[in-house]
Amino acid sequence: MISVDEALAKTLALATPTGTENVPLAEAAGLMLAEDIVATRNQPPFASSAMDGYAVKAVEVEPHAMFSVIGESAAGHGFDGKVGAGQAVRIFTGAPVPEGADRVVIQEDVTRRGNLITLETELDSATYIRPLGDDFSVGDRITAPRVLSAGDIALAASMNTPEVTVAKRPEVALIATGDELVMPGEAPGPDQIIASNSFGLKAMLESAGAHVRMLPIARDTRASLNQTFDLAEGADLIVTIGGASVGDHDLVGDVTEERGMERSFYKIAMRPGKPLMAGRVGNAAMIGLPGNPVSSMVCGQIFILPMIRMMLGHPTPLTTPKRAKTTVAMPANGPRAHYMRAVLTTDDSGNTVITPLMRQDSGLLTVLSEANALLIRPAHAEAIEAGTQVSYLDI
Ligand SMILES: Nc1nc2c(c(=O)[nH]1)N[C@H]1C(S)=C(S)[C@@H](COP(=O)(O)OP(=O)(O)OC[C@H]3O[C@@H](n4cnc5c(N)ncnc54)[C@H](O)[C@@H]3O)O[C@H]1N2
Ligand code: MOO
Repeated sequence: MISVDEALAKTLALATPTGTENVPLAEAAGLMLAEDIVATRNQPPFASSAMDGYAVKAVEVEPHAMFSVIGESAAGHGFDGKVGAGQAVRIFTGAPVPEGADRVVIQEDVTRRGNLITLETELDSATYIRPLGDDFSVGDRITAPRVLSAGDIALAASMNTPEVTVAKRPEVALIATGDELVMPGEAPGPDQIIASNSFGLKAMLESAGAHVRMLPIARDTRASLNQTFDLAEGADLIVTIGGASVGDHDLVGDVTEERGMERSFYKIAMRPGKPLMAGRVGNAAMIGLPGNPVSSMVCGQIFILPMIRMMLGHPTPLTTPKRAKTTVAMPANGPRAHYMRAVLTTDDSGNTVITPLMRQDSGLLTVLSEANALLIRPAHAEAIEAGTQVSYLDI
């Protein structure tokens, strides 16, 4: 058995970047930007009005000053002339400020009669003009790598970018194994249960940017496992679920070996997740997850998510654990690091505190669903009192 840290280093070493592709901007949200986006224009491309009002010369603005209105500047239709002394141009938000004007007086501060305006007694001092290039200028960049947020997409559009270069989404083939499994919605036999792990893992890995193919459930025979493996052709990462342990029907290790898997490791000092397996089969990385539902989800969180981030070129694929005080005393830990389902709350002083859930059996998805964190008890950790700082990961 190797430690969690050794296993993390080995799984990351199996993850190779997936390369890049161009995608339409409208489909790029959540993807990893691989090349900087460079502005080819200024925004705004002209000094523009921030308010609806009248564009005038700033030096002429004083209470009760009068101006004659000589034209109009609207968004998309600027005023062609020049504002002279004693003159004003009716202007609207987003419209180009006409030559000669350097201040917009908002319409609330103006009385208009025909083409004559008079300023009110109380005037604020703002100019209400957004200078040319106020938001960005030619050559400004949205830098890679980054996961494109909704805000990034809006900015890229404003920079006139119809298409962006992103990391290709890693192709993950998920293989659930076991004679006992049927898909949700099917009628299970008396000895059967519903396959849940592939659904949880698909949700988890797709939220990190992978494209997940859920392959048909492989039965506990070499032939069925081989057939399903054939369908994984072209995947960057093959993930098997179950059949990883030592029972007579746990065939994943044997079959992958027969298929030429270069094994990186098998078995880790972690609870849940002991029978984790990793290696490479052909061009694909391969992770063999334990079948227990919580074990497969926790191993997905700890090992596969960082691999996906690595494949996408994420600068920091590993998540740094956070720290919080535990609300309960905890006994000494054994030789396997324990990733405990836990709940984060806030204490009376407003600090985040963490409470491990009572039941930690790796078959209990209700407990996983209730948890919002994994409390990490290192291998051989000593007993601790309530109020001791512990490490945790958000889930
Ligand atoms: N003698 C030993 N027995 C076991 C050991 C051991 O060291 N010695 N390790 C235990 C640990 S720890 C784990 S974890 C499990 C892992 O076993 P497998 O990876 O072989 O998983 P299975 O036996 O196939 O399944 C375990 C459990 O999970 C259910 N399962 C499997 N796949 C799914 C799925 N896709 N969706 C929902 N549930 C699934 C399966 O029905 C079993 O109940 O081994 C221990 N045994
Ligand atoms: O490692 Mo198993 O994953 O403890 O249930």
